[in-house]
Amino acid sequence: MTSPLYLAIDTPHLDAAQTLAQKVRHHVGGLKLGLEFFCANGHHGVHEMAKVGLPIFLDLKLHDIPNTVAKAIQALRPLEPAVLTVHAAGGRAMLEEAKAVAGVGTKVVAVTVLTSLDSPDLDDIGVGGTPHDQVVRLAALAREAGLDGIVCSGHEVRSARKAWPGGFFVVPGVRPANGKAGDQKRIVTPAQALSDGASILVVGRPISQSSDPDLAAREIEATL
Ligand SMILES: O=C(O)c1cc(=O)[nH]c(=O)n1[C@@H]1O[C@H](COP(=O)(O)O)[C@@H](O)[C@H]1O
Repeated sequence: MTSPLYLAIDTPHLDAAQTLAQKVRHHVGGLKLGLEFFCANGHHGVHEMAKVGLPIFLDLKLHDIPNTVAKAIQALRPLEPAVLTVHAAGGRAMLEEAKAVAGVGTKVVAVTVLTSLDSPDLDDIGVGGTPHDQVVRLAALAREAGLDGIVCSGHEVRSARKAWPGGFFVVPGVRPANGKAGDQKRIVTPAQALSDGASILVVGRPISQSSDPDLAAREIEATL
């Protein structure tokens, strides 16, 4: 069975990214390349990482007016990512445009409330209510706009899955039982996220910062 674990490769260095991916490739189901990697290495970097032979999740969290996001996604189409992120807060028209222009093989998923935010952070940006309420609201919007799924924390994935049984749920901010939270505020264990309905789990530092990344990936895999 394909592993639900996607490794977040957050480095600007292509050679370090390749070395890490080669170490863990038998124990993860895909590679997530984010802004740090893409800003430094662009299309070339993504092509190089695709040679590892795992699905590529391109996490660029696009958020702009509908026309700009649509043009950006058109420019990314040759990369044929398996998964691509946009921000749900970009609104209905932006989400619809994003899905309309993405390649058929690309799941477009909407980031709802970043896992680094909690209720006081939402107050700061003028969003009333809890992260849970906001995730449920944005998940409904993403579904109505025709997206494939959402990104949310393990705290909300159970409710989100219940409301959208066929959705694709990406859960980052997962930590092994005694793992360091770092800047993540809404964390759960990988096993909890999966049993609550996650489709894939995004794990970065617990694997990439380990002295033995392959062992760290295998240890997480063993808990699932
Ligand atoms: O879209 C994401 O992947 C994402 C959304 C979110 O709400 N929180 C979040 O942490 N992420 C990403 O998931 C990864 C988490 O990394 P670690 O905290 O090192 O496991 C990072 O690459 C983040 O960019």
